[in-house]
Amino acid sequence: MAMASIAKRKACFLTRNLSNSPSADAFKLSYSLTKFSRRFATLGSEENDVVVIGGGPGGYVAAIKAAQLGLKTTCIEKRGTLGGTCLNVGCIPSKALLHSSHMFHEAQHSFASHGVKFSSVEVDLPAMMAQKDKAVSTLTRGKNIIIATGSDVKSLPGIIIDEEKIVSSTGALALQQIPKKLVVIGAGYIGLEMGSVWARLGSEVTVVEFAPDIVPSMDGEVRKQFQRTLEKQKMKFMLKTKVVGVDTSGNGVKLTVEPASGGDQTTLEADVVLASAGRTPFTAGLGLDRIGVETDKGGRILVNERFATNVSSVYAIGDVIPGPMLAHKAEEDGVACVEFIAGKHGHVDYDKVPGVVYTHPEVASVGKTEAQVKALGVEYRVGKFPFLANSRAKAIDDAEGLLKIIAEKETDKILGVHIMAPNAGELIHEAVLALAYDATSEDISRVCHAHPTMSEALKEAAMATHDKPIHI
Ligand SMILES: Cc1cc2nc3c(=O)[nH]c(=O)nc-3n(C[C@H](O)[C@H](O)[C@H](O)COP(=O)(O)OP(=O)(O)OC[C@H]3O[C@@H](n4cnc5c(N)ncnc54)[C@H](O)[C@@H]3O)c2cc1C
Ligand SMILES: NC(=O)c1ccc[n+]([C@@H]2O[C@H](COP(=O)([O-])OP(=O)(O)OC[C@H]3O[C@@H](n4cnc5c(N)ncnc54)[C@H](O)[C@@H]3O)[C@@H](O)[C@H]2O)c1
Repeated sequence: MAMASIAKRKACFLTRNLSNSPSADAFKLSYSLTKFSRRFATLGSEENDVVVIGGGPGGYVAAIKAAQLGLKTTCIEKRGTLGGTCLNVGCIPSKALLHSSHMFHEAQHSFASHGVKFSSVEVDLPAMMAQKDKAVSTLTRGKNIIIATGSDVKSLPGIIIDEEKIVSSTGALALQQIPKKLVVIGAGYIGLEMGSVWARLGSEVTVVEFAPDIVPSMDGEVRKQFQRTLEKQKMKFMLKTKVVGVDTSGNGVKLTVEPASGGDQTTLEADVVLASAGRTPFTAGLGLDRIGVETDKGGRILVNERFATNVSSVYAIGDVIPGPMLAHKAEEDGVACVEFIAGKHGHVDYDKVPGVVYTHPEVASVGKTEAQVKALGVEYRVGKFPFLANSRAKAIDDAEGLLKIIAEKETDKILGVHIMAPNAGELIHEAVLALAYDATSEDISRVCHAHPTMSEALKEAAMATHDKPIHI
């Protein structure tokens, strides 16, 4: 193992690929860190103010921020590269494949209507995979203790992931052939994003979901439209259904499923099964029980508002603690945690963390759903605007979706925004800012929005919330 110290002050990043031989130069340095001055040292030769375990979005951001705050910091990562799940086998490779498969789908189904014609379009899967790998490798080059060890795929009883016939998201990002039939277990973020990739490339995709709805955390009205849209894209859904048996003895996989509440069983055949029924915190090998760090029933490390565990000087951030399992939330945790350690004030409001499903169209949200507001007994108003009435969406012939705002009736304060649109993941940030500054729907409707843009839909929905929209 080798070690580099990178700092405005001093941050060391130790990376080691445990799956390979631990050779002396199994050291790699991550991207933006190279802009800091470098100094090489050996582990243990110096004392640190902060040691971060895990170099994912939570860990490496915490380490950079700690160094910026003048704390002598070491970040230890067991992989050969920094970036964690997100960069190596999560956000980045999945978005690369979503983009490539979307281009293929557009070339097949949309370009002609814009006057762009091809005689034939084919998938070159190895080239597509190489492009994804390039996206990942371009980004991965590049004693207070903070535990930032992330999460791992949740295991399902009787289902053994071999990453060939039964794959986790990691295997689904690296399939060597397009499966004819793909069964996805779990209609959450991973199931819908990876299901979309392979459906676009020609797989017959069936999603088996235990709950009555897809993405149970999504606003009900948006979710209904979203499901219809995915069905139009040929994804099939079996809701309120559970997998009770798996047989991998033949060429493919046979799955026995039955209604979630019990009843008649049916068999589904698949070439590949994607297990995407959630992720669990990863703390194996840390010896948390030996030092007495408290966890909840699901194994998540319990922390207070300063990200401190019950053990003095031990902190935890990211997927390994309760809260949304998202890369940007892990980054915010990391920054706030080291701000506290440095004697400053940090803050993350989990109610204002945006979530985005990167399908086409994308679905993005921030704040509360209508069902959550109702359950709180708060009186509210809803304003909606369909993208069919938005001139930019019509101009690009990509107008499926809606924008929905929920505001408190008495104060007009915005409580939640839910968007289904081609670029919802970008549009949502105006809404995030509005929530962060306690804006009202009238505030948004009085802000000038450029024309023609998709963002005008937010202004129109805001008008619809407290008054009337102009263009519908
Ligand atoms: C397929 C997929 C797609 C995703 N897409 C998105 C997305 O688009 N947007 C989004 O916001 N989120 C996405 N996520 C979720 C996102 O990846 C996680 O929320 C994020 O990576 C969590 O960051 P983290 O730093 O807490 O943990 P991780 O990124 O999991 O990093 C933890 C690191 O700790 C290391 N580690 C573990 N134990 C030890 C140890 N004992 N010693 C040293 N190192 C250790 C691990 O090797 C790992 O590198 C996706 C996840 C998956 C699986
Ligand atoms: N775009 C993104 O931000 C993005 C993308 C991928 C992953 N992620 C993160 O990764 C995490 C894991 O993703 P995920 O899709 O695995 O989990 P998820 O929690 O998003 O969805 C899991 C789904 O599986 C269902 N389920 C649970 N047990 C089941 C069973 N036995 N049979 C059938 N269905 C079952 C749940 O009801 C749920 O709908 C998520 O928390 C998400 O935050 C985020």
